[in-house]
This record gives sequence, structure tokens and C-alpha cells, in this order.
Amino acid sequence: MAKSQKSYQKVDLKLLEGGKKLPLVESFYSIQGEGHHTGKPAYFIRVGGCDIACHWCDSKISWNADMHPLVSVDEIVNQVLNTPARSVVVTGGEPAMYPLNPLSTLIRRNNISNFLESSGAYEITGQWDWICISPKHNKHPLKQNLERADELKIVIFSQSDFDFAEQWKKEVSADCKLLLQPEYSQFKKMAPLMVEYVKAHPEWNISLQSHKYLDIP
Ligand SMILES: C[S@@+](CC[C@H](N)C(=O)[O-])C[C@H]1O[C@@H](n2cnc3c(N)ncnc32)[C@H](O)[C@@H]1O
Ligand SMILES: Nc1nc2[nH]cc(C(=O)O)c2c(=O)[nH]1
Ligand code: SF4
Ligand SMILES: [Mg+2]
Repeated sequence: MAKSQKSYQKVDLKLLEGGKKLPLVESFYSIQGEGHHTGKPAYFIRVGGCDIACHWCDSKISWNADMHPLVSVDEIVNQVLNTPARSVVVTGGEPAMYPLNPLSTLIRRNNISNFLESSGAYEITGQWDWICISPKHNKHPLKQNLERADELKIVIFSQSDFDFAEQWKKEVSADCKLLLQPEYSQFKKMAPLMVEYVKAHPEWNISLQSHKYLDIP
């Protein structure tokens, strides 16, 4: 059967040797485009595999883990060390589907900060300097992940997502950064509503996917 790009194929966890290897979609040195740390240089590690299937996902290429090679975390982190990067963003796909202890530990052992981007729908393993949770309608985040989130980033696709955002705000810590991010294709429609919402609810801030405007990965 041909490998499908846009369908989820579960990777055999045994092949990952407890997280010493991970399916790697891509890795690149760029600028954190989203969220509280927008504008900071960071090395990105995009892990393959996600079964959550957000219809507007901008990383559908990553859904099928089978499409991407298993790469050792040593090799991945060695690539980081060939750059001046001081921070690493681990994203996907849904990276929390995998044991992340070996990767998170190795990044930190090299005195590099590690940031995680996750839907929060799976138990997050590893030690992280910054956890961004972006809750999804298809599979809700786990309570324990919300409690340890440094940043809550809600994608605003339609008006009802403002209520969705308020629902998750109740579950995060008092110092968690609260961000609303326009779904990219709905920018023109939702951005003006978001501006009014944030002016009326100043605990929320706006996050734009600035890398898309800078035309960088
Ligand atoms: C591709 S996801 C990977 C990490 C994880 N699966 C998650 O969803 O948080 C990275 C970030 O991009 C956001 N995102 C994905 N597609 C988007 C889109 N079309 N517009 C705005 N944000 C998007 C997600 O909500 C998430 O915060
Ligand atoms: N520049 C840049 N910043 C990002 N922040 C989060 C991203 C992601 O896909 O998780 C991302 C991304 O894909 N590119
Ligand atoms: S959870 Fe993240 S990677 Fe998975 S489909 Fe949604 S946006 Fe894409
Ligand atoms: Mg992205």
C-alpha cells in the first residue's frame, strides 16, 4: 500500500529505543515566529506523527510518522551544535506522543534552552524550559499538562474559539501567558475580532505567525 502523507500511521514505539531515536520531519535554524518568545533565534526540530487531524493544520506533511526517517537524538542535537543556536523548539507533528526524556536531557546537557510546542493531548515527558500548550477541539489537553504550561496558545479559526480559549484559561496556572493566534487562512476575518477581544480582555495577548510574514521556515 502506498504511504499516505495525510493519514496517521503509528510508529512502533519499540523502534524508538525509549526515545533515543525519533521520526524526524525536518530541522532548521530560524526565528521563533509564534507566542511569547516571538523574534528569538531558535533551532527547530519537527518530529513526525500526529493523530489529532486539525483541518487547518499547517504541518500536515508531519502527520504520517512512517514517511520520516528515525534519527538518533545524538545526531539531531549534533546538528544543533553546528549552529550558534542557544534555544531549541521541539514541535511536530505531536512530539508528546513519544518519550522525550533523552532529547530534552541532551539539549539541556549542552546548555541550550529547550522549548516544547504541544497540543497537550498526550502525557508530556522530559524536562522543559518552556512548554506551550495549544489545545485542540479533536483531542483535549490533559489536566496535568495544562497545569505545567508556561504558555497557552489558542488558534482562532472562528468566533466560537474565543469561548474555547476561556474554557482552557481556567485550567492553567496564574502566571501562564495567554495568547490568541489567528488561524492563518482566516486572518482577514478574525484579526479585527481578535483586536477588539484583546482590548476588552487584556489578560490575553495576540500572537501572529510572524515567520510566515518574514517568509522564513
Ligand atoms: C503544527 S503545530 C505542532 C505542535 C502540536 N501538534 C500543536 O498543535 O501544538 C505548531 C503550532 O502551530 C499552530 N498552528 C498549526 N496550524 C496553524 C494555522 N493554520 N494557523 C495558525 N496556527 C497554526 C498549532 O496550534 C501549534 O501551536
Ligand atoms: N519560525 C517558526 N516558528 C515557529 N513556532 C512554532 C512553530 C511550529 O511549527 O511549531 C514554528 C515554525 O514552524 N516556524
Ligand atoms: S495537533 Fe498540531 S500537528 Fe497535529 S494536526 Fe493539530 S496543529 Fe497539526
Ligand atoms: Mg509551524
